[in-house]
Amino acid sequence: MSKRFIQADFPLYEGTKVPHLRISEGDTASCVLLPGDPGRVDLIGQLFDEYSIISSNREFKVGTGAYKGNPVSVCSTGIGGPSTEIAVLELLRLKAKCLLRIGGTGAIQEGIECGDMIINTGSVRLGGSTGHYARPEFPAVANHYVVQALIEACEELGCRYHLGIGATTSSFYHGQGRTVGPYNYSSDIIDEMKSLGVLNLEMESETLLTIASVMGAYAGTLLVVHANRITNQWLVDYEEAQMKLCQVALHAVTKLIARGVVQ
Ligand SMILES: O=P(O)(O)O[C@H]1O[C@H](CO)[C@@H](O)[C@H]1O
Ligand SMILES: O=c1cc[nH]c(=O)[nH]1
Repeated sequence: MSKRFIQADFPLYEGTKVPHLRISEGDTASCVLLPGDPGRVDLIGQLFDEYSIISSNREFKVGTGAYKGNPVSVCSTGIGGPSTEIAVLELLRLKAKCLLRIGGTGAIQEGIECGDMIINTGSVRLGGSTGHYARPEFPAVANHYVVQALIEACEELGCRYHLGIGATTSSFYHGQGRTVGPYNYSSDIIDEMKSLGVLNLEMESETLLTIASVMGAYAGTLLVVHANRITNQWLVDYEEAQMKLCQVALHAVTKLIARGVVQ
């Protein structure tokens, strides 16, 4: 049996394809939307003028096309820090300049309703994956141009939105204070974060914001509220909310391109 090898530090398939996303430089736009769920990569395509899925490998699905004449790509990250690190690093390797997470989240303040939008200006780094990139005191902060474009996009499209700090965890159940059994190891996470004024819990923003920041790229996070953990409500009919999320994100991207922040 023959054994073939390529270099292991950053292996490239067929000479040019990054190993997990399986795409090459030039396949994607410089602005990429990042949902966790691969299903959202298909869903958002309805809003584009032209759109095609160009790869699908593990949790990573990539679509690319044009929205109102602007080149935009979409790449799912999967759930959590480790797979998000892979997607972000491979996109940056392909010369992406602006990465915008479009995801779902659980709100932890009473006044935030399911279906509302949240723009996180920064994330509490509870997830763990970015400890490989920066010491714990390093802040995970969104780029201010991206935050401004998201605010304007929410206002122009008439969406209720909340602006502030979120927290990223590496666990959906116990790490977000859900009851999983007879013991409660970390059940005070909601009270602790709520008392600090943190708006919401989710699982990827910390990774995106920290890595983009240290690598010199622009990043931001737009989330739609899937659940409110204080009122104990989980939105079942979620597709309409996700479509709104995608519309707002694409509207923000057109602003960033028109302003020359990204091409
Ligand atoms: O809606 P997405 O982007 O998948 O994000 C949220 O949903 C997942 C948990 O259900 C986690 O990935 C969380 O961050
Ligand atoms: O409660 C929630 C809802 C969506 N995503 C999360 O990570 N948590």
